[in-house]
Amino acid sequence: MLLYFGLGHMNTCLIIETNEQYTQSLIPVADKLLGLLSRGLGLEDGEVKQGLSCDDLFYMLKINYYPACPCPELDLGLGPHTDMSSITILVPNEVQGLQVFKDDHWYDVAYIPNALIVLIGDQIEVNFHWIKFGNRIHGSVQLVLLCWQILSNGKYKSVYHRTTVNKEKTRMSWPMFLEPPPEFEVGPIPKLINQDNPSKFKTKKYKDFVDCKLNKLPQ
Ligand SMILES: O=C(O)CCC(=O)C(=O)O
Ligand SMILES: [Fe+2]
Repeated sequence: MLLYFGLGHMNTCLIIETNEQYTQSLIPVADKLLGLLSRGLGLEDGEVKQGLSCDDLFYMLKINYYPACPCPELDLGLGPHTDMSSITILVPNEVQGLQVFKDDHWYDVAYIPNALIVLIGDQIEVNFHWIKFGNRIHGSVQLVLLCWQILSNGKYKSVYHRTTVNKEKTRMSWPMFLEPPPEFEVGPIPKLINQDNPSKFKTKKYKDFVDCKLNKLPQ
């Protein structure tokens, strides 16, 4: 399901058509990545996707617009945060701005045309992949931020990230957030739980997870 919000005065029909094509292109990419992430947990390819509601995932596109800022050292585009989505697939423009936090440092995520950047929380140092996708998706696509703590029972960690602003140039980014439906129960994948690795997270509806996060309540 593809959701639209905040389109304002833009050419809605064209945006909807383009985004639908874009979403269709992302589905096989997301499937492939979810499969690889599943394997990383020692599971079958489809098991992570199953834990995220299989084919009912919501695709939510957001367009970020960061105008040039005369004092970039005094401001941020987006403050430090983790995304609530299961995965976020992000297309930036060529203006530098996305940063991820690791070992007390903010690192720039470089823009590479026609590349996917896959960042996976606590394995970031060893799993920093630059994947060329040739003509499959045009432009640069970055896959960032996996809110995997719950599903993987803490093995994968969400990436803490922020965006900076540029003195001369406008920056834009088009993140697509892949989220389970609100009523879907998300919890650690049962196969990952055993006596040595007890469940670290409660299983709860995705909408309740969002509610706790937005209201800064314990999960
Ligand atoms: O603009 C970016 O590169 C990142 C945007 C982002 O983190 C978000 O919209 O949640
Ligand atoms: Fe984000």
